[in-house]
Amino acid sequence: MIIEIKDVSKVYRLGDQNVRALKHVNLKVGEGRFMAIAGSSGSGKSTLLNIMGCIDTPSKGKVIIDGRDVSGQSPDELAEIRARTIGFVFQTFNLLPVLSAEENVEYPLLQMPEISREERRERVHTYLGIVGLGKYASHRPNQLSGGQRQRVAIARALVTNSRVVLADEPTANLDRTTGAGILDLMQKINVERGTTFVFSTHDRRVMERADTQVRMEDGRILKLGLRRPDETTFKFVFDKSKDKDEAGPEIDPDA
Ligand SMILES: Nc1ncnc2c1ncn2[C@@H]1O[C@H](COP(=O)(O)OP(=O)(O)OP(=O)(O)O)[C@@H](O)[C@H]1O
Repeated sequence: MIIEIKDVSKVYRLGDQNVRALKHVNLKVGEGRFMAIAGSSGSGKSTLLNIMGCIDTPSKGKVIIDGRDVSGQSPDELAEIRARTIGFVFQTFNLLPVLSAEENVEYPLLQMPEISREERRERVHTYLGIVGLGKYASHRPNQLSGGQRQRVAIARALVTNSRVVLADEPTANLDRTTGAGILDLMQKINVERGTTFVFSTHDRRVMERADTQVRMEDGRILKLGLRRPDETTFKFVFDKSKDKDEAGPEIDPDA
């Protein structure tokens, strides 16, 4: 299991109000999954992804990354786990505007002193090639299209040899065809390299590309559907839409 979320709740304090963004969420993400998290605005998708990626911490419950309980780790230790295991892709690409495509991809490697300059160059070249941007290495983000920017972001997420990429609405700012191209690329990397992907989306067409669908509503997991590569429809192994109990059972897509 690359990520395990155990009975996680998250409460945000907003003025004098408590916002319960996640309520007793249980989820396991097996290595090699291509998982979509869907749900309406405010259902908790980004909060869940941020907690999975150790960008945010739960108010209650446990997060286990690659068998390691990350609760109570210091910010430095969390940064280390993130840097070596998890890559992020955001809806707004989040590239540094003054850096070229290759410098953006190289950036996370500069935090890893054990990686030589030679190896850095090699990896940047390899990953820009994988995302089909070898010829655009010296372009700055504002000289690239939205789809190309997202490809740079994907190369940056992978360059540290991340085992899991967490993508928060990666196609939301792209037109349909470009978004489909980004999904194709993520899927190809998933199949060929075994990288686990977890992405959130509002878009039904994007959801349909996953092998695991998680549907969220009001801070809870409502449904979990699975599909084998040879199947067209999802089999819902967990469906809480009829049962409104607070604490869901452990949801293990690989069980
Ligand atoms: N930093 C914060 N402070 C206060 N409330 C927050 C914070 N972040 C999220 N929330 C609240 O938590 C709930 C879940 O938000 P979240 O962003 O996870 O939803 P989402 O499903 O990703 O929504 P969207 O699809 O609009 O991005 C919402 O009610 C939101 O207003």
